[in-house]
Amino acid sequence: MMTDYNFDVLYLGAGHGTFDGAIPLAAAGKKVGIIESGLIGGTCPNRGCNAKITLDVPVALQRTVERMQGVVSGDLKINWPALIAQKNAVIEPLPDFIEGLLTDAGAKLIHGHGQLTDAHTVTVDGNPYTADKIVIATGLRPNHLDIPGTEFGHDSTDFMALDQLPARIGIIGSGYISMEFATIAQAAGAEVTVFMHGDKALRRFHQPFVEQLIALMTKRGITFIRNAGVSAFTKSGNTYTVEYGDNDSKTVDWILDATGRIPNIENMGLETVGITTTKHGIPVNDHLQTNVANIYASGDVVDKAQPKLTPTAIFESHYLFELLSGKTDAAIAYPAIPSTVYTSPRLAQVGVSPEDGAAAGHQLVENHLPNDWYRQIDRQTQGENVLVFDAEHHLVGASEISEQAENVINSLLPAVVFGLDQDQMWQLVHIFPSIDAATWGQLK
Ligand SMILES: Cc1cc2nc3c(=O)[nH]c(=O)nc-3n(C[C@H](O)[C@H](O)[C@H](O)COP(=O)(O)OP(=O)(O)OC[C@H]3O[C@@H](n4cnc5c(N)ncnc54)[C@H](O)[C@@H]3O)c2cc1C
Ligand SMILES: NC(=O)c1ccc[n+]([C@@H]2O[C@H](COP(=O)([O-])OP(=O)(O)OC[C@H]3O[C@@H](n4cnc5c(N)ncnc54)[C@H](O)[C@@H]3O)[C@@H](O)[C@H]2O)c1
Repeated sequence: MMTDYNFDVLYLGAGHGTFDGAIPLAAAGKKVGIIESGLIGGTCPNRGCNAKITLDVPVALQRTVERMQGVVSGDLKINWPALIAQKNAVIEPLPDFIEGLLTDAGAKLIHGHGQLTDAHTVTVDGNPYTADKIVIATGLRPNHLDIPGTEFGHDSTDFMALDQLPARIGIIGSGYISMEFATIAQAAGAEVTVFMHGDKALRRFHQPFVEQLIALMTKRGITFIRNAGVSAFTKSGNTYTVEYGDNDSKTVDWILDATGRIPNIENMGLETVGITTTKHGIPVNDHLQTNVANIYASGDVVDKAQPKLTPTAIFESHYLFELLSGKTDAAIAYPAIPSTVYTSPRLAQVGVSPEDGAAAGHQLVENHLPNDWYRQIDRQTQGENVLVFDAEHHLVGASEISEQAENVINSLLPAVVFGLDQDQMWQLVHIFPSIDAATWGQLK
C-alpha cells in the first residue's frame, strides 16, 4: 500500500549537510521539507567558516604590510569594532540568501525544533510532518569543560560577537578554533595565552609544521602552556582566573573554551525511533543510512573518519541528492578531502601525510618555499612543503605551511584526486605569474 507522505525527503537542520543537496533535489521535482531551529545555513556561514574568514582578512593584510616595510610605510592597526561590523555586514544577509535558494528550488522551510515521533514523522511545535525519507543533519555544538566555573567560559560564536576586544584572553585547547582565534586576537592587539591539553596542537596536521607555527606564534607574543591541566575558572570583579597545573593560575579578561564540538543528537526523539548513536554522532553505512533504513545522516553529525568540515558536509549532501533522486545506488566514495588552518602562516594538507607516506615507502620531496622567486615578491621568508609521490611518481599527498597554503593545496587537488601522470600535468597550463604556476613547477 502506498502511503501519502507530506514530503519525499525531510531534512532536520539547514546547514551545508543539507542545503547543497536539498536545492538540486527540490529542483529535480522531489517534495523536500527542511526543519531548522536556528539560522538557515547553520554553522559555516553564520558562525563558522564565512564569519571567521572575514575576521582574518586584515591579519593577512597586516602581515604583508609588515614584510613590505620600506616599500610601504606605517603600521596597520586593526579596528576591532569596525571589523566586527564588517563581518556582520557580510554575514547577516546569508540566511535569507540561502533560504531564497531553497524556496526558489521548491523546498518548504519549517522554522522550529524537530523531534522524531516515528520513523516517518517529525514533529515541530506539536505539528507532525511526514516523509518517506528523513535526513538528520543537525551538526555539532561547542563543548563546555566540565569544571567548576565553566559558565565563565565562552565559545567561538561569542568571540565573533565581541563589541570590544578584551585586553587579555585565555584560550583552552589547541585545535583549529584555538589556533585561528589566537592568531586573530593577537593581531588585533590582545595578549593571548593558549592552555594546551597535552603536548601537541592540531593533532591531524604534520607535527614539524605545527611546531614551526607554535614557534612563530610564540615569537609574536602568544604564550603556550603545554599539558596545562585546566581545573577551574573563577571570577573576581571584571577579571577571570584560569586555574591549571599543580597550583598555577593566570588572570585574564575573557576565556574562550575551544575544547572541541559535540554532536546534536539529544532531545530529537532518536531513542524513540531506535537510532543508534555514539559520543561522536550517528553511525551510518556506506550509503549514509542509519540503522533505521529510511533515515539517513549527513554532515558533522555523522560519526566518521573523514574530517568534520564543510567540504565533507557538501560532498555528503550532494551524494544524498544523487542517491535520493535515483541518479545512483552506488556506495559513497570519498575523495581526498583537503583541510586548512587559517593561521598566519596557514597550514594545509591533502591526501597521504608525510608520516604515512614514509611508512609506505613513498618518495617525500621537501621544498623550502622562499627559494621560489614568486614567494619573494612580497618577501616571504617562511614556508615549507612536503610532497608525497608513489612508486609511479603520482602525487598522493601534500602538506604545506605558508601564507598561501590553502591555495597551493587547492591547486594540487586534481593531481592527487585523479592521479595525473606527467603527460596529463603538462596539459594543465596555468596563468603566469600565479601561485598555481609556482606550485606546479614543483611537480613537472
Ligand atoms: C568557528 C568555526 C569555524 C569553522 N571554520 C571552518 C572552515 O574554515 N572550513 C571548514 O571546512 N569548516 C569550518 N568549520 C566547520 C563547519 O562549520 C562545519 O563542518 C559545517 O558547518 C557542518 O555543516 P552541517 O550542516 O553538518 O552542520 P551545521 O552547519 O552545524 O548545521 C546543523 C543545523 O541543524 C540545526 N539543528 C540542530 N538540531 C535541530 C533540530 N532538532 N531541529 C531543527 N534544526 C536543528 C542547527 O540549528 C544547525 O543550523 C568551522 C566551524 C566553526 C565552529
Ligand atoms: N579551518 C577549519 O577548517 C576549521 C576551523 C575551526 C573549526 N573547524 C571545525 O570545528 C571543529 C571544532 O574545533 P575545535 O578547535 O573546538 O576542536 P578541535 O577538535 O580541533 O580541538 C579541540 C582542542 O581541545 C583540546 N581539549 C579536548 N579536551 C580538553 C580538555 N578536557 N581540556 C583542555 N583541552 C581539551 C584538544 O586537545 C584540542 O586541542 C574542528 O574539529 C573542525 O572540524 C574547522
